[in-house]
Amino acid sequence: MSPYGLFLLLEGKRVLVVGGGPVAAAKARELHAHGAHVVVVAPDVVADLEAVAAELHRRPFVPQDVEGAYLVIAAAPPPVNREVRHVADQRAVFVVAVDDVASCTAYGAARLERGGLTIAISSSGTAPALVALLRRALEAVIPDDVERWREVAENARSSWKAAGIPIEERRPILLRALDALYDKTEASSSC
Ligand SMILES: C[C@@]1(CC(=O)O)c2cc3[nH]c(cc4nc(cc5[nH]c(cc(n2)[C@H]1CCC(=O)O)[C@@](C)(CC(=O)O)[C@@H]5CCC(=O)O)C(CC(=O)O)=C4CCC(=O)O)c(CCC(=O)O)c3CC(=O)O
Ligand SMILES: NC(=O)C1=CN([C@@H]2O[C@H](COP(=O)(O)OP(=O)(O)OC[C@H]3O[C@@H](n4cnc5c(N)ncnc54)[C@H](O)[C@@H]3O)[C@@H](O)[C@H]2O)C=CC1
Repeated sequence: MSPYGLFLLLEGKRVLVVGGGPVAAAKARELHAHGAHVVVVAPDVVADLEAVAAELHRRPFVPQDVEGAYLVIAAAPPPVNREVRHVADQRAVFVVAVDDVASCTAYGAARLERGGLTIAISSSGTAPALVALLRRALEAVIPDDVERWREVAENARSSWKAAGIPIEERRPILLRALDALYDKTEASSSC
């Protein structure tokens, strides 16, 4: 079954990271950068985790740690991850089990964020290295000024709503507005 793509708004949301090694740290950094309240539970933690953990518990995982978490990352040794997965399943919380694709109920995505847009890629755990390559390829083809595209589309949308433009008429109008962006740029740069 293919995964259902969603974009999580994590600001202020409790996310449990079990494990304190390099893999846990990489996930925790990303979660922190997206506003999550990151709770780390691990006997030993790498130094850079301290900066991103809102709570740091230097001890082994206990089932109660899952309480109140919206999402769990299991990044400890495999037997611990299995227990974490089991507890998360019991409490109906999504879990990214970094060492066991079959047991994930969510996958980390390769993300490209630019100009207020987010693009995310998954291979359902079959080919993370390919997913990373594709992300880099998209970085090369998505234009640096895509934020201007988004702004044009955002502004156009307000006028469509105000003017009651039917949804099916909006796309050609948007394409013309985006074209006009470059007409203006070219006209002004040739002056
Ligand atoms: C299931 C999943 C769970 C999760 O971690 O979320 C998972 C699992 C595993 N990854 C492994 C290895 C690697 N992972 C990467 C890279 C990324 N892995 C990510 C996600 C995911 N990895 C989820 C599925 C995503 C999907 O495919 O849909 C990305 C997209 C996002 C992120 O990490 O946040 C990030 C790219 C970010 C970017 O560049 O944009 C590279 C390549 C590299 O680093 O260049 C390698 C080495 C090459 C290789 O092994 O292929 C191993 C083997 C460990 C071992 O053998 O010891 C396992 C476990 C297993 O396969 O059993
Ligand atoms: N998804 C991915 O991209 C990748 C996943 N992995 C997998 O990720 C996992 C973690 O990798 P590393 O960070 O390199 O591991 P590591 O061995 O450096 O760290 C393990 C961490 O787990 C903690 N830990 C041990 N027992 C615990 C317990 N009972 N409760 C809570 N924490 C406990 C340790 O204190 C330590 O912080 C491994 O299973 C590895 O196979 C590895 C490479 C890539």
